[in-house]
Amino acid sequence: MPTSAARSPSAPPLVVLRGVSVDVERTPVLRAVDFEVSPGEVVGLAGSNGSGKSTLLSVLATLRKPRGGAASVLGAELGTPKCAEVRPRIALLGHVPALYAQLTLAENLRFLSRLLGRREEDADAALEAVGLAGAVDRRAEQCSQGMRRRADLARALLVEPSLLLLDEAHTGLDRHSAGLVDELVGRVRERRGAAVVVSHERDRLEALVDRVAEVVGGRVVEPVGEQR
Ligand SMILES: Nc1ncnc2c1ncn2[C@@H]1O[C@H](COP(=O)(O)OP(=O)(O)OP(=O)(O)O)[C@@H](O)[C@H]1O
Repeated sequence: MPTSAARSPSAPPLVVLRGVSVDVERTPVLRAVDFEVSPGEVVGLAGSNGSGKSTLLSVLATLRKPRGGAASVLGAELGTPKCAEVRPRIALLGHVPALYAQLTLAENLRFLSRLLGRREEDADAALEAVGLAGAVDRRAEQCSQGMRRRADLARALLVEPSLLLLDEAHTGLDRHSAGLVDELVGRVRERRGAAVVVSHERDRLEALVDRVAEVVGGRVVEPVGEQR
């Protein structure tokens, strides 16, 4: 795993979950979860299918309110209006790229650029950075799955998130594109943001992150010596 000077004792954590429990459609999925992520830290999440990794990412993205416990993300307590303020600083790359199918890649990214108060040129530059300069006028629905995933990466580049959440982001990408994911994580780390990366590829995960936590039986289990 990379040796990072990730944890600074003085910097408050960007993510703090204490005894958090989460139900999905009234079924308990996460229970008594304690989890912290510090500025500059990249944390891997492993765990078997259905263990609750994506659910945990949706909580960190402030999209799901816990049933119990205390949770704050980028200083916003979950379930409060402050979440709306921090959401633009969070990028979640899920299983399905967040693109409007009938808009071109350029239109998708330029739309986001406007929402973020950025220039159209920034959208174009992000698409170029992920190798999609030649496909900007193609509708998202006409792109291959890997191209859509790349465009999703461009979205994350544009957001410049303080908290990057990747759900199986390497899946279906060629080697060059997979390298772009790692580069994106590196940028977030350099800016003293944080990233949480879900992957079933343990070797890849360990090469990318500072520590790997495991979701087991609805709880987050950290390696001995890593718990706080
Ligand atoms: N809409 C839903 N309604 C009911 N249960 C759901 C729903 N979505 C997810 N679940 C349940 O929540 C649990 C956690 O799902 P989640 O997608 O978080 O797992 P995961 O660890 O990300 O799995 P995978 O590795 O397969 O992606 C699973 O048991 C799943 O069946």
